[in-house]
Amino acid sequence: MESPAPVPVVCAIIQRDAHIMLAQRPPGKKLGGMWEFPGGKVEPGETPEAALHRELQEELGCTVSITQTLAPFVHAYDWGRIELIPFICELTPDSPEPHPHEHTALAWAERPLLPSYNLAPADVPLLAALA
Ligand SMILES: Nc1nc2c([nH]c(=O)n2[C@H]2C[C@H](O)[C@@H](COP(=O)(O)OP(=O)(O)OP(=O)(O)O)O2)c(=O)[nH]1
Repeated sequence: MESPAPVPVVCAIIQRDAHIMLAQRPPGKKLGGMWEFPGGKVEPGETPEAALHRELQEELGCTVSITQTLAPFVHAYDWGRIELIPFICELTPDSPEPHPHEHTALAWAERPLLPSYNLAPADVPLLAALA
């Protein structure tokens, strides 16, 4: 039988100075306690860009501009496959400071320290592109 299409998930790699924002997933959810790039599932009929801005408003209360779109790729978890669609972003000059509405914590990680965070497995291949 054909496997279902991967679930599209957008994520924002928000850069500020030499730092990149990571967000910690709450305990008790899938990948609980692991760090990810903020974002989430694209809703039916929504563009990835619109999903990104919506999720960042909901999760962090911030606004960003997209500086680069990275190539989407598929990652298989044991519960299903996601298509991760990563965007490199920066906060807009008038953006409120991001606050974690849904995550346990936010961190501005120095690039060389990114591998030391317990990242969601789908995010690990992005480290090479960010090095
Ligand atoms: N937002 C985001 N999700 C990621 C990343 N890496 C990664 O594997 N994921 C996974 C976690 C979730 O299973 C899914 C995104 O779902 P979501 O953020 O919209 O909602 P959720 O946590 O309630 O998801 P779920 O428990 O229903 O799977 O993609 C990432 O960097 N950012």
